[in-house]
Order: sequence, then C-alpha cells, then structure tokens
Amino acid sequence: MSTTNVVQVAGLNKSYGKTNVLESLDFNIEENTITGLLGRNGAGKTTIMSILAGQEPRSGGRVSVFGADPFENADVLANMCFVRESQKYPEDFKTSHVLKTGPWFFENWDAALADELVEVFRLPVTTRIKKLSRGQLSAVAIIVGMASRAPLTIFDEPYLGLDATARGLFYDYLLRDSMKHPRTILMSTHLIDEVSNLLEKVVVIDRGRKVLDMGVDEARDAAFTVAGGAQAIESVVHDRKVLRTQTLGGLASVTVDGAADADIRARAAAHGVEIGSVGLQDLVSAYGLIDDPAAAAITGAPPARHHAATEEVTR
Ligand SMILES: Nc1ncnc2c1ncn2[C@@H]1O[C@H](COP(=O)(O)OP(=O)(O)OP(=O)(O)O)[C@@H](O)[C@H]1O
Repeated sequence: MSTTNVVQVAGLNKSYGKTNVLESLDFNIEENTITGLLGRNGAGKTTIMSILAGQEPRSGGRVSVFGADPFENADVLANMCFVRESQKYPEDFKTSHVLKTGPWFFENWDAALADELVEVFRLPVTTRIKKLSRGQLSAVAIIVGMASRAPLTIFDEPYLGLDATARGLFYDYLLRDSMKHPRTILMSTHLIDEVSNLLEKVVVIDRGRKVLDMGVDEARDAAFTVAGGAQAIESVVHDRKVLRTQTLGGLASVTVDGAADADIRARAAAHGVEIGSVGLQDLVSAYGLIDDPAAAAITGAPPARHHAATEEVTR
C-alpha cells in the first residue's frame, strides 16, 4: 500500500544567532495519521511546528507541506490549523466570536461540532477570552483545532490547564472525529501515557536532533528493561547500550536500547534477572537522558562507557 507524506522534512536546521536549536532533522508525516512529536523541554518541538506552520523561517534544509514550502505560502496554510498556547485573539473577543469567524478561515469548519464541544467543555461563550481561565483558554484552542477539520492540524501542548476529565474528552473526540473525517494530526505533548493509545507514530527529538521516528507498535520493541541484582545485570547488558540506570541498594533496573533478543533472554535467565517491556513515556524519558552528564551528576555516579545516565532511587 503506498503512503502519501503530507510533511517532508530533510536536513532541517534552525539557529538563533550562534545557537543551533534544530540540527539536520529528517522525518516525514504520513497522511491521515496521528503523530506525536515528543521530547524534553527545549528539545525543539515548538520550533519545528512553527516552521511547518510557516510562522518561522528555517536556517537550512528542506521542508515540504502538501508538496510545497509552507513559509509565507497562503495555499499551504489554508489547509492547516496550528493550535498553540500563545494564540492571540483581538481585544474583547469572546468564544462566540471565535465560533462565528471559524468558517472564514477554515473551509471544512464544522459548526455543529464546535457547538457540541462548547457544551462538553462547559465553556461560557459570552465571556471575553482574556477573562477565561487557563483551562478554558485551552478548550477554545482545542475547539478551533477540532472544528477546523483542517487536512493538517498541529496541536502544540493543547491541554495546559485542562482538567483530567476535559483532557479525556478531548482525546475521545479527537480519535472518533479523525476516524470519521480522516486528517493528518501532529501533536506535541508531555502527557505521553495519556495519549499513547491515540498515537500511531512518534518522532522523538532531543536537543534539536531526532532520536526516534517510528510507529508506536514498533516503539514497543525499541528498548527493554532488565531488573534484578546490579552485578548480575552488568553481566547481562555489559555489551549493550544502556539508556538509563536506576539503582536502589544492590538492586538495579536498566533501560536498554534495542529489542530483547534471544541472546539477552538466555543471559537474563542464566543470571536470574527479569526482562520487561518499556512504555512509551519511559522510552521517551530514557532517550531524553542519552549522553546527559547532568543526569548522572545528580547521583554522583559516573556514567559507564555504555551507560548514558544513572539515577539513584531513594525512598
Ligand atoms: N526566538 C528565540 N530566540 C532564541 N532562542 C529560542 C527562540 N525560540 C526558541 N528558542 C530556543 O530554542 C530551543 C527550542 O525551543 P522550543 O520552544 O522549540 O522547545 P520545545 O521542545 O517546544 O520545549 P517545551 O517542551 O518546553 O515547550 C530552546 O532552547 C529555546 O530556548
């Protein structure tokens, strides 16, 4: 089955002055998928999204959205909705104005869906937007993103201030509505566990570089844990790349890069240690510690040759 890439990024660089914030990034986003853009604070997620949405120029490389460069390209931007925290509204704008003007900007605007979501999020429509609570402001942005039915919808941490019930409703609506009306969705989030059932693909960024780019199902095999006696673990994983080490007395749990192959399983059985799977959140968290001397320094434990970061777990 052939796939169409709505977004194609090749060798993307972005710098502010002498600081490189994105370096040689390559990734594609397939049409009609929900992709998570994940990574630690300052990794470069908002910068990537702003470049895709034509709001930031790049410093180098190629970016194509719907087959064209998005920067200052009205045709490309007409098919896109970028939902971000810092969205500005005209002074004195109310939610009712947002609902009224939505169809001016988005060809596929679904007014019935917007009204339904206003009810679901219990949003006051006649209150001025600048008077809304943090969570209510996020709800307005989510409603715009959902009701726009834009062929490419980009959500940059859309949930700030939203309560757990509202977040659950957002995820339910996003899943149901994107099944009924397929479109391409890119979402950055730190609440990875919450959205792991929603995402089909993940692109993980660390310090402006891509560290993971795969289907969520494949990501389950991207790493594994080994838990048990610290010395036994060292014998099992000594020639593997350890992403993260957590120790408690003589016990340890390490997160190891790659799939748990037959060789590792045999060694684990021989040394009486347990192999486990790694959830998406832990995986992203482990990749965020790669080659991070600061993380190792917190515990005073020097990183070993294959070990990226070591943390002492204290009770
Ligand atoms: N206008 C700017 N001038 C200078 N540096 C900037 C500018 N905008 C972003 N940066 C830097 O670029 C890097 C990436 O920022 P970005 O906002 O893309 O990160 P992020 O992954 O979205 O982070 P978070 O998860 O905290 O929202 C950061 O180090 C940030 O300080």
